[in-house]
Amino acid sequence: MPLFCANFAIRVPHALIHSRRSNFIPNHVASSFLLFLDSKKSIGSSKPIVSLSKFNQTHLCSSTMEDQNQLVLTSSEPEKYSKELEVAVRAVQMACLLCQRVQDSLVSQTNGQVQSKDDNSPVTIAGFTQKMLQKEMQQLQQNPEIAPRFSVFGMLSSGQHNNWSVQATVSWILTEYFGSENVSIIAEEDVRSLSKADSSGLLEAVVKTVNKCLSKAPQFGHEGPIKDLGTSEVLEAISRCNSTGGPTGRFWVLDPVDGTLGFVRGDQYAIALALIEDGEVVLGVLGCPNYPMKKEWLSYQNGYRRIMSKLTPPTSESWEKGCVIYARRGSGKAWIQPLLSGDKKFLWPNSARQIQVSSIDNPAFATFCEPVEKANSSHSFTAGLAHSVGLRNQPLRVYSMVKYAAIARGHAEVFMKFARAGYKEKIWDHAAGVVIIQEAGGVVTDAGGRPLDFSGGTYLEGLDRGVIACSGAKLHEKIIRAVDASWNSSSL
Ligand SMILES: Nc1ncnc2c1ncn2[C@@H]1O[C@H](COP(=O)(O)O)[C@@H](OP(=O)(O)O)[C@H]1O
Ligand SMILES: [Mg+2]
Repeated sequence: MPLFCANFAIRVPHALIHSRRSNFIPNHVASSFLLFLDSKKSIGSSKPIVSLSKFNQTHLCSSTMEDQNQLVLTSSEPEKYSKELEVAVRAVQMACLLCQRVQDSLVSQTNGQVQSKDDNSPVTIAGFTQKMLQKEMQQLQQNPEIAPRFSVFGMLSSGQHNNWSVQATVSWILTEYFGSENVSIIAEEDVRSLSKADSSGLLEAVVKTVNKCLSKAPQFGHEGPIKDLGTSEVLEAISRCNSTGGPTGRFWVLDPVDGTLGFVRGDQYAIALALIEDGEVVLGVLGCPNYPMKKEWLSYQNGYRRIMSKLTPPTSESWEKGCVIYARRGSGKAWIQPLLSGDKKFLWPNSARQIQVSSIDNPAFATFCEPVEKANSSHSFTAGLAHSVGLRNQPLRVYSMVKYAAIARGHAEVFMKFARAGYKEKIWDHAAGVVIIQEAGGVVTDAGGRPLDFSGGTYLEGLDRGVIACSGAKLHEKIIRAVDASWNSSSL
């Protein structure tokens, strides 16, 4: 199902768009083409096909699945944000490819073990907690030259290098298509430490990774840069992500790698990109490169899941691990695409299928998911809630916004997060997931039953206790009531 191109006005032969190789046309090329049509007032017609006054409503886009190599010009009102969505999905697809490469090399290098610097004793990556990670990451960011306490420097700098590379790549693509004056991004990574002269090794690695990723752009329907980006261009792309968000205007929200701990452990992580306009999330895209082929595998240990996916060939109903899911506010639809593999070309909408939340509303059959790290959400509080509402299944503990993806796909029914008092949830950890679940038919609120507020800058201001996402209203109500009943006796 194409997301736009509902009414076709005229088909344009590919050859006419000779200035771009891709089937995905940035604004400035679309505009010159439309001007060309207008000036000719032609192709067999005495009237202009597209008037300048209609230009803003006019849309060049890739076509249906059967007709993907042609461009279609529509003169009807395009669906709002459809172009933004398509660009965002392509950018996230590319970012997934980048992350997969980095994670694969990380996993093969570390082989699940790292050495402690203190006494050379082995420390498993699985034993490396969120707290340790944050401390080491902070140190690495503040002074990349100081060797961290654990010889996980390679692992951490790979994680950090990957975050910056994704941020630069996505920022560059958005800017290329919408123009720097139209792109404002709020994102997790800060450019300051990377631009320090003494982190030049890391910076060089980031520049290399970004260029390697952008060299694949034509495969994804993008042109890519004419020549490799230099250091200053990469730093500029990262530093462009300096929006502070807020209640008005339009800005993108990017978490280049959500679930960094999952990423460095070779486990689940997500690339999350959303667009916010006047405080409301209008579209969301989640790249989940390790989302397993079968839903049962979500609960498997990572190493075992890797073996299983190598042994099990994909069927006509499934594809190999990994997916990108997305939704546009108000469409009532959410979609899933496989990741692009091998040398295939990305042809929008890349075999997208619609997804929906689960119809299970009996808690006895429902599954709830929560963060792996109990430092991020109280496992004991959610265990009490689960018991009181009658959720009998074991909790599904998964890193990152892959939990939002699991609800939207109907692979779990509830997601709960209750962080310690004083922790402020950041908008990039939720924005994309919230709109996707809502459009897939689910409900997401805080524990007071109010919608999450994305208009307050970096944080979800005014969040009442925690985040509750459910496949349906019945389960949601039950959980909200259970939170009220047990909150005062909790230690949160
Ligand atoms: N003490 C804490 N409490 C709650 N959330 C935290 C936290 N410390 C970090 N986080 C957030 O939890 C996210 C990971 O989510 P999860 O625990 O569901 O995997 C992190 O995203 P990043 O990994 O992008 O930094 C981070 O933003
Ligand atoms: Mg995050």
